Amino acid sequence: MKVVVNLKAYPCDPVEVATAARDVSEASGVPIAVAPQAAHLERVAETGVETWAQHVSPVEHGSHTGSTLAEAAAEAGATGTMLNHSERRLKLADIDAALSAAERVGLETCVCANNPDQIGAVAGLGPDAVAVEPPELIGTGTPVSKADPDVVTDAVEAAADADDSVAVYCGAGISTGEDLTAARELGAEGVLLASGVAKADDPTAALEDLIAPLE
Ligand SMILES: O=C(CO)COP(=O)(O)O
Repeated sequence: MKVVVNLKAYPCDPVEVATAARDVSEASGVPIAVAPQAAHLERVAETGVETWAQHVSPVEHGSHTGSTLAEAAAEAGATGTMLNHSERRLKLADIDAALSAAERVGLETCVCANNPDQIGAVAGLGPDAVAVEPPELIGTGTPVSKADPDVVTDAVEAAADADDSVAVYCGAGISTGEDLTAARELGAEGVLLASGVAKADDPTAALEDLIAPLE
């Protein structure tokens, strides 16, 4: 199981979370990536943790003020990127162009979507992974893997129908080892989470609890 920790724009110390994720990942062998704000990519990557952008723009070098250029994210140390997060949604054509931008510089890609139908559509674009995250469960602490298990199994099926080489992750409300185990049993190969780690008093303890069933 892969773990992606999305720091969103939470007021946590990105280097503290990154260091905790690096240490827990190294000790357990569980792959854990941290996705900070674009401005924090370099500091996070310097810890040695697997570093992902939260988004890259569907553009090339040029007159695109305010963009997060895939080249800049990669130069800062990112090796992967999320795209189309529910809080940073894109049109299908822009997801396609952002995937091309990420592929141009070799970033691993995970396209988020709200439901299984959208998962089928974005899996067809050929990302490395897709992640189903029902927006109504994000930030609630109620795990998608328990509250809405059909969303995960239907997403796994929709992705396999479109392209069975695309990995399926799930997210929203995931915080404990039990939530992660439930996700795995539904066919997910990874989880995306945010508040359970970014808002934790002790990010190391939160991550250790999350991945305990995998050890
Ligand atoms: O949006 C999410 C991860 O990208 C999930 O957020 P929470 O873990 O806070 O529910």
